[in-house]
Amino acid sequence: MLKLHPSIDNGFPPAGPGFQGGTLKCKCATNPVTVQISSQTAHNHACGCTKCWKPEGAVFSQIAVVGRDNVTVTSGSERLQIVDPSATIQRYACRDCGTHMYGRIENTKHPFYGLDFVHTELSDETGWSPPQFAAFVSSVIESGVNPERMPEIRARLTELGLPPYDCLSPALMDAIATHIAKQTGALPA
Ligand SMILES: N[C@@H](CCC(=O)N[C@@H](CSCO)C(=O)NCC(=O)O)C(=O)O
Ligand SMILES: [Zn+2]
Ligand SMILES: [Zn+2]
Repeated sequence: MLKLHPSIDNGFPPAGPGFQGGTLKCKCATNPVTVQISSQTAHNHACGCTKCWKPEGAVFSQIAVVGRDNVTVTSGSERLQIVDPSATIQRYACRDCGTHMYGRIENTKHPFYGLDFVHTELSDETGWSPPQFAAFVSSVIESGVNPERMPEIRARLTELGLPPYDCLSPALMDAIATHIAKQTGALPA
């Protein structure tokens, strides 16, 4: 069976009613970096882009957003470093194991400003919002996936209930465009 991501390949449970977050842990066997998330996440998705962190052997990452005020580094903050300071999303990774603990947008004009990006499979808790779609699917080729495998990959994502898109989902792309149109004046603010 085609393997895309360990938290996705066997299906995924629905969100837990009233779920209020949990603790993300990096992959270090001792003294892991920990990050407390104090709410449910939104817009969870599989992402095929080269920038999002993927567990060993995975073709896709799994990534969701949460309000930045609900993200607190609870241990090991001195071991976090920004992967690419020039990226829109500043991804804070454990310098020892490389796991991305959260990604933050500092540009206040960005449509997603105020939201951090997190990988909820780093938590032992169950009840997180499940993935809803697959984004940047064609980008897996940039990581070395044979382009001939794309029909099979898109078919499997569809079978899993994750509609495959080559950017974000239509709803998120519409939200981004609406935000920009209000900034430029093309739509009333
Ligand atoms: N083909 C590129 C795409 C990279 C990309 O644009 N990634 C998106 C989605 S990340 C989470 O869904 C993005 O918004 N990136 C901003 C950033 O990474 O700062 C590739 O694969 O590298
Ligand atoms: Zn680590
Ligand atoms: Zn990504």
